[in-house]
Amino acid sequence: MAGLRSAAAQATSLTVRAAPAVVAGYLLVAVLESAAPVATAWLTKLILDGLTAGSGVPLGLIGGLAATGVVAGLAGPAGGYLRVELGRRVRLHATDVLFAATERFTGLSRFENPRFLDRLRLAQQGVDSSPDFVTGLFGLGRGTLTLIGFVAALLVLSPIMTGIVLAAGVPMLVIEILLSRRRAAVTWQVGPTERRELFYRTLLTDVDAAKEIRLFGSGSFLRARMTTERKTADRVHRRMELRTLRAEGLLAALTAVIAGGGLFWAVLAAVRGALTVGDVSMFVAAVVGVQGALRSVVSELAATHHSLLLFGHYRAVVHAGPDLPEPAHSRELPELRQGLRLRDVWFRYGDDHPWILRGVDLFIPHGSTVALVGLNGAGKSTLVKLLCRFYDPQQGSITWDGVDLRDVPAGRLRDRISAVFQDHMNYDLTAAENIALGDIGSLIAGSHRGDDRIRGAAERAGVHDLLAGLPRGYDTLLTRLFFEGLGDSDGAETGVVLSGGQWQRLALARALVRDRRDLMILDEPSSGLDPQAEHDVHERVREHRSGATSLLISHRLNTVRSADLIVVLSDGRILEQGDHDTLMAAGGSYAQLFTLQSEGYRDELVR
Ligand SMILES: Nc1ncnc2c1ncn2[C@@H]1O[C@H](COP(=O)(O)OP(=O)(O)OP(=O)(O)O)[C@@H](O)[C@H]1O
Repeated sequence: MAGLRSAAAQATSLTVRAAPAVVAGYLLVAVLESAAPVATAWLTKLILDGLTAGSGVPLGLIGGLAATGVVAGLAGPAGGYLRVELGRRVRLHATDVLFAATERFTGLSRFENPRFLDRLRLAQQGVDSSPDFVTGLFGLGRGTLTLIGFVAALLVLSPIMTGIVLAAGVPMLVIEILLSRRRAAVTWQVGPTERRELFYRTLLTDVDAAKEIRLFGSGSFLRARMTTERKTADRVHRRMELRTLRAEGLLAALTAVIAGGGLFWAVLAAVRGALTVGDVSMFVAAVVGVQGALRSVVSELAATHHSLLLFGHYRAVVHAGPDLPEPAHSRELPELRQGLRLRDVWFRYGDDHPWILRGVDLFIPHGSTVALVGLNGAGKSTLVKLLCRFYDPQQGSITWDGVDLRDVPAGRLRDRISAVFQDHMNYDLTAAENIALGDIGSLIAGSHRGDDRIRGAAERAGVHDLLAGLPRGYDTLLTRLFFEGLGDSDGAETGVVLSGGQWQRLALARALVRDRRDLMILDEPSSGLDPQAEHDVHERVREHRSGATSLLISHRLNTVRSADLIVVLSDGRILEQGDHDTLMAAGGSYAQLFTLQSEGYRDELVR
């Protein structure tokens, strides 16, 4: 209950902060809308009584009735508009807050946790429902005002009937709250199913997946999976809706019996002369009004309760603590002078996962190029992720000139690193933006766009000539998913698609635009390049990084032979290390691999 109360307080303050003027306007309209039906019923009674008593009807009453009709007629559409506008503004604000919160998760583990991903999806639904909470509150207020008006009228005519009608509201309230609780549980229960359905749905329209799906003819299999997930979710929703239908049907029958009984009593009383015609009209309006207002109050309460339960997921994400422990006393990170040291580093992705790194001891000296080699799954990319502090090791430590990475805020560490990841991103943006994203703080967000730096990075990555030759040069959109401006007939309207190797060079340019970072990580930066291009790119990067620290991962051993130190990782352990000549002389696993590759067996062995 305390949780619901604080969720209510937060949803209210979120809404009021997002759109104070719209909230005020909506409040005014809600008051007018709630007063109108009661005023109409009273004015009608007074007019009818005046007519039947033969005492005439004052013009003011007729004018009042007409004015009430006009107000009621206008309040509906105005309230509808304000409700939608409020939704728009609150959603915009809350979505921004939600995504800012997800950006604060500096590690990767939350995004690999299915429970968290379910919660994130419901949090987005919570964003959608946060304005519903406040408009629901207004609806509640409006319904309560109408209810009070009609209850007062009914009390004058029949206190017993008032008691009976109100008492019928109690089971209605209990049932609706139970149903809303159950609905929230169902939403959580079908979360994983609906997320899987979304996965298949996205896959079936994804351009990258389209090739394989068509070639392998796997579309109908994936479609069947999508349909099965949908049917499973629909079954759960259907059960819930049938349960709702049964409960609400029962409530409707109860309401009808009470209203019918009341009407019977009122007509008998009128025949006896105990009630006037105006009284009967007022009585009918009051019973219908009380029941309607009660139903609307109860269903607004239930809807508000449901949206608060959903909003709870939004709050859970927004207030989730850091995924990586934050240093109690964060330390500055000095410019790298000595080097990075891994001391007895053990790491696994979860308690129920196998160890991926098993007691790694390694020193990456400042100013050197260290190459990491090893078979698939040896743990090379995992080691890179630890150096970037996407995860912390379970045992051992990684230090930067003696400072433990756990004592440094992740953002501060990453400011000093640049990287090309093995699974780098290809952004559906322009060529310039694809490169500038590597140092967005000083490029696009800065006062100048840094064209020279972008071009310099592209030149070093060997992609400048290609980009300069595109229909709109660096401003060409590198996707065919969106239109470029208004488009014309020179073939540039939907952008350009690059090849795998070209994208890889662009990823390298993105890493290189982060000028002179202390550590450059290159995880398979040239696997898609042709041999000449690969050689040229490595030469240029070596020249540019000379005197700086680089960590290079590659399966093509000819690209690592000039590294100052070559480290062979096998099954999470360091097998051997040294420079190329030392390792060749030792005749160990590196020498065997190198010899095999130079003999032309590379493809079978490495990939
Ligand atoms: N996010 C993850 N969650 C769980 N296991 C993972 C995750 N990422 C990698 N692994 C596992 O860790 C092991 C090492 O993977 P890693 O990517 O570090 O190897 P690698 O040496 O870079 O291999 P490759 O040469 O194929 O790129 C693999 O067995 C992989 O299944």
